[in-house]
Amino acid sequence: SLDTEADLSDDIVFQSGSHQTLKVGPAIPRRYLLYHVNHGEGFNLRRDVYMRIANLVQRLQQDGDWVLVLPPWGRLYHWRTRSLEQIRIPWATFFDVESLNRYIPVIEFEDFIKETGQAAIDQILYLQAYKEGWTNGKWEEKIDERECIEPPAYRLDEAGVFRGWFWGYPDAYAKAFKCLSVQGMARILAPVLLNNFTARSVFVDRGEEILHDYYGQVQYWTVRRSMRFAKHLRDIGDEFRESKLESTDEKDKTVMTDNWRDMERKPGSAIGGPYLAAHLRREDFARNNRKEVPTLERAADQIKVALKKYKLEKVFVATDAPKHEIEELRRHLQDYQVYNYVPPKGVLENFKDGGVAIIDQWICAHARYFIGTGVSTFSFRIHEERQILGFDTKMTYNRFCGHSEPEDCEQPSVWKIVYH
Ligand SMILES: C[C@@H]1O[C@H](OP(=O)(O)OP(=O)(O)OC[C@H]2O[C@@H](n3cnc4c(=O)[nH]c(N)nc43)[C@H](O)[C@@H]2O)[C@@H](O)[C@H](O)[C@@H]1O
Repeated sequence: SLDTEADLSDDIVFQSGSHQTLKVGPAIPRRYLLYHVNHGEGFNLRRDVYMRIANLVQRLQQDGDWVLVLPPWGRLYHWRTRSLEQIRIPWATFFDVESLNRYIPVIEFEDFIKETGQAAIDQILYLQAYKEGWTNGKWEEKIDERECIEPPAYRLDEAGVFRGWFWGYPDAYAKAFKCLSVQGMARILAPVLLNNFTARSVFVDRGEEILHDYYGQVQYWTVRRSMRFAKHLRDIGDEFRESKLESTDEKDKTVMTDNWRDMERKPGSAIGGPYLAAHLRREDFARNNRKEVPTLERAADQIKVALKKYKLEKVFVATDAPKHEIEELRRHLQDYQVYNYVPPKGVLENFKDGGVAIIDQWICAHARYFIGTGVSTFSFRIHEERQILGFDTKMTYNRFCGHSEPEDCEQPSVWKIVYH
C-alpha cells in the first residue's frame, strides 16, 4: 500500500495515452524508535537527550521510514507538587509538536499505541558503558552487545514478555531485551539499527549514554530551534511580561516567525524587556553544596551590580528555592522591584511543575540581561533560547559566582548559533 503522496509521485509512470499506470515497489514498513533516559535526570538534561536521538532519527530517515515516538513525561525527581498526578504527560503539554515535526517525524506514545494496535515494543536495547572502562586509557568510539552490567530494569514475566517502567502504562511490554555497551556519538547506533535488528519498534533505554554527533554545530542548532515551547505556555509567560514587566515582543524586538525555519536573527537584534532575569538553582544543587551555587546574599550582590550597570529597576527571579529563601533574597534586594512567577491553581493543574518551569524559562529568555547558575542545564537552555531570539551574547552568557569561587569566576562558554 502507499502511505504518502511523496511515495506516489516517485513511482508514477505516465503513459502516452490518457490514463496512467502505477509502478509500485514493496512498501517500506514504518519503523519506530522509542527512547528513555535514566530516572534521576532532570527535564532540561532530557531535552538535550531528545536532540541527540532526534538527530539519530534524522540519519535513519535516509535509509527508511523511521518515526520517533516521544516518551511521555513523568515521575521526575524535581517535580515536587505532590497533589498533582505527574505521569503519562504528552509532549504537547510542554512543546509545540508541529514544530518538532518540521525537523523529523515524531508521534506521541498514545499515537504509537493507536497506530500499532497495542503498547507492545519489539526490542529493548539497554545502553551501558563498558565494564572495563577505557582500554589502555584511550577513548574510542565503539559499540558491542554485552552482558548487562547492572541487574536489568526489565523482568521476564510468565507470558514470556518483558515488563518494567514504560512511562506509567501498565499494559505496555517488550518482546525482547538486550544490553549494548556503547561509547560514542548518537550516529554509532545507526548501522546497528539498520543492519543488526529487523524489529519494527526499537526502544533505546538510557539514551543519555550516547553523545551529540556535532555539538554546537548546524545540526545541533537546527533540532534545538525545532524545540519550541507550547503556545499556551508562551502565552502565559507573555502575559506576565506585559502586565508586570512592561515587556512586549514589539518593543523588545523579539517577535517570532510562525515557522522556526524562517527565523534567523542577528546577535544584538533583540533588546528584551526592561528587567534583569536570574536563574537561581537551589534545592539539590544547594544541598550538595556545589561550588557554583552562591549564598543568597552573594547572589543579590551580583544582581545589584548588573542592575546598576544596565540601569534597570526590575528583577525577575526564576528559582526552585523554597519560599523562605525567596523572601530572604527579596530582603537583600529591597531597593528593587523583585518578581517571581507564582502559578494560579488552574495553570499548575493543567501544565504541572514542568509547565511552570517552562514559563519561568520563557520569561528569563526575554529579559534585557540574564544571569544563570553554573552547570545547570536549566540555565543552558535559557542561553540557547536567547540566542534564537537574537540577543547579544554578553547579555546572555553570564552566571553567578559560587560561594567558594572568586568574584571573577569563569563565565559560561559562548555558543554562537549556526544556521547553515
Ligand atoms: C543534579 C542534576 O541536576 C540537573 O538539573 P539542572 O541541570 O539544573 O536542570 P534540570 O535538568 O531542568 O533539572 C532541574 C529541575 O528543577 C526544577 N527547577 C530548577 N530551577 C527552576 C526554576 O527556576 N523554576 C522552576 N519552576 N523550576 C526549576 C525544574 O523542575 C527543573 O527541570 C539535572 O538535569 C540532572 O539530571 C541532575 O539531577
